[in-house]
Amino acid sequence: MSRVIYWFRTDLRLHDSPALQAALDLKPEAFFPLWCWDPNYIYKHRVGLNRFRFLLESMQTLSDNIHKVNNKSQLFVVRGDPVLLLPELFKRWKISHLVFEKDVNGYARDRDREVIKLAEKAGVKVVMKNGHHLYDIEEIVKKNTTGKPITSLKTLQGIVSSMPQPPRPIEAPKSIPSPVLPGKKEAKDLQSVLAEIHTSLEGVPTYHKKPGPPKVDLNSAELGGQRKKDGKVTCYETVDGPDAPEQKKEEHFTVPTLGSLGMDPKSCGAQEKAAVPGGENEALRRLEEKCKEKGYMATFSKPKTSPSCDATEPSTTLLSPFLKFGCLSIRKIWYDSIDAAKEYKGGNKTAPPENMEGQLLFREMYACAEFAVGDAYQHIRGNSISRYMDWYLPTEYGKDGKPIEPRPRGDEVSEKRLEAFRAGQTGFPWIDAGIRQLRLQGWCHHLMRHSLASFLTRGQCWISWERGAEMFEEWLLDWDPNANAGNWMWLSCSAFFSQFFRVYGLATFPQKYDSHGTLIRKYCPELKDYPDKFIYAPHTAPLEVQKKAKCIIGKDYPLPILDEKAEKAVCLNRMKTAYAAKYYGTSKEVLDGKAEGILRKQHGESHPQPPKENPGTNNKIPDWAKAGVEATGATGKKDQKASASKDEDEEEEIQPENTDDHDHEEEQEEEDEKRGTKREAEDEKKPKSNSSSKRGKKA
Ligand SMILES: Cc1cc2nc3c(=O)[nH]c(=O)nc-3n(C[C@H](O)[C@H](O)[C@H](O)COP(=O)(O)OP(=O)(O)OC[C@H]3O[C@@H](n4cnc5c(N)ncnc54)[C@H](O)[C@@H]3O)c2cc1C
Repeated sequence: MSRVIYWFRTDLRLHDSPALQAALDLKPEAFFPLWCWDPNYIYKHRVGLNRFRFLLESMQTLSDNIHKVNNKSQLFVVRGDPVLLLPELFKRWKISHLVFEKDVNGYARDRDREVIKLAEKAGVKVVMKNGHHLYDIEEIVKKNTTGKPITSLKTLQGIVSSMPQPPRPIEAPKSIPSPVLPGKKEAKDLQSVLAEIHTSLEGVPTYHKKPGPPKVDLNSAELGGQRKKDGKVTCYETVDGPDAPEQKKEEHFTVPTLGSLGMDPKSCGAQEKAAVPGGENEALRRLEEKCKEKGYMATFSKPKTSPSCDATEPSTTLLSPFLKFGCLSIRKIWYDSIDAAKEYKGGNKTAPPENMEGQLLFREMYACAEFAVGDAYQHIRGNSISRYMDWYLPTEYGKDGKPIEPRPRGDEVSEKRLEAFRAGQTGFPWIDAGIRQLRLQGWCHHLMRHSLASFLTRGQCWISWERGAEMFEEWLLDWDPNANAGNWMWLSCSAFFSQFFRVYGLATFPQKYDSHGTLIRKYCPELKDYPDKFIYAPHTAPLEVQKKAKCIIGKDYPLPILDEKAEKAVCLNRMKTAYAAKYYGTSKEVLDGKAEGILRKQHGESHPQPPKENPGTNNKIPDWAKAGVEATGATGKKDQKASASKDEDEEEEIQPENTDDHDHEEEQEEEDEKRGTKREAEDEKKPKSNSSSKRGKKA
């Protein structure tokens, strides 16, 4: 007879869970649905309030759903490091099997290896089933014969075409056995179960008896003061809770509260209510709603979805946080969207990479790349797929070869730019609205993420993508170790994508989707009364317009922190040098610390010059900002013409998902480089026409 711990992690659902099904197939006499509230997640990862809230809501929904199937059960939340706690539970509950969903990426990889060893030592059988991905990531990586990590959808598609199709989703279980302690009979109700299990854990050491040094202090200014000033993390005081004053003393194994994490939405300016509520029920509701619109699924084309959207009315599915925490099964979204598209009778059906299948395959691709590269994937040094650029504010390493945390301050100009970016105070409304939306809602559209990442790295600031990835790690509801670092590498042209000569315009790109600037009016309310003409570049508005809009640029809203075009030109030059040098995170010159000096010497660019005038002290518009008045602030017909002629070198709208040109094979790179140079040369020669508006139509 088996006695099973089912260890829930990023699979917070009952529907279509192969691992859960495998556990139930063991026909257990005792079944413990367990969640280890892992302090590593709290102290060593950058998790902001919104993601914690989403997670807690998802855990609560799961607990309620388990309880609906078996009223003597729920999700049993134990507080502590799984590596310390699980062996204790194996002993006390006489466990025969530990079952969980396979996770080969990021932090889970090492933790699970350790847990498996401990289980084997304790004589507990481990059952692991794939379920977080469509395919077994480890198997794809083994089948890859290119000798390099997979960085293109084509390579991935080639490999999976010879693998069996992912099985169709299965239903949620109709029954779940109760947790029964060794030598005991099934308890009469949940209260008795909770009391018995509580007693069984007497004397189990809490996390606080073996604390690790916190790596990430969520109270630090750098992390935006996410905790209340006096906020203490109380959820580790006992192994099984309760841990918050509002909970009753006898309430054990409950889902922790935000308060017990020392967090309070009010104290850090977060929204009182989550913009995206978590949990399996919400995930299934959202998916069903999207799939009802058969035309939406059949003709889904990512580049055509608008980045100017809110989490309350997303132009894409907004299912990523649910996939991240496994509230939604990947096979469910895969097959439901395919089925919906099949039933659509209209034309213009889309295909990968731009359609929904393509989007979900990107998720697989990043997981394969991360697994092949290993821990170095989160950084540049030691990362075999990330090109090396001489970015500002790179990760610094100590003598032990590990990243220094917190990072020592870098050069002042870049630090100021990073601070302005973080605060949503760059003076570029599209960027600021995106950052503020992310901080408030925990989500923004993919192409908004493109704009943010491109601006911070190769577009203008030349700041390492590692810094951007860290911020997203804190803010995103859907943060995922594979997709986040992978997309930052993509957008900074460090891996996956190499068309560095294409840069997003900070006003021209968003104008194509929304000339009214809806998102800006919402997230930068100080600019809400600006006319459409100036909404994306308010610093270009004449003073009378600024006064009328009750927002003086340089006083009520910052002047741009940099000169968009001048910086873009400098960055392009640097990119060319870095691409020609062909250094990767594993190159000798990078590992021995010489690459930065070599590149700086070659491209001859000194540090980006800050504007001479001091933005924020008066309304003196610097000359470089004036020069862009018509070019960036224009939306009217007459002005558009001016824009076209002045902005001829803009190559802002890119749709990497559409190009699928991202394998970093040598020939491919060389070809790209040639195309890059050729394209720029053509741009210089081209007669001044309205080609940018044509590009707009294409987008
Ligand atoms: C700089 C940057 C960082 C990002 N960080 C993350 C991250 O940490 N976690 C994350 O899930 N996505 C990340 N993305 C990818 C993408 O922006 C989100 O997956 C997408 O916006 C989620 O919204 P959606 O569910 O409405 O997407 P939809 O367009 O509806 O797509 C459906 C699903 O496909 C997957 N998907 C779509 N695009 C991508 C992609 N480019 N990479 C990986 N998966 C994709 C997601 O699971 C998504 O839920 C990042 C993108 C950028 C540019």
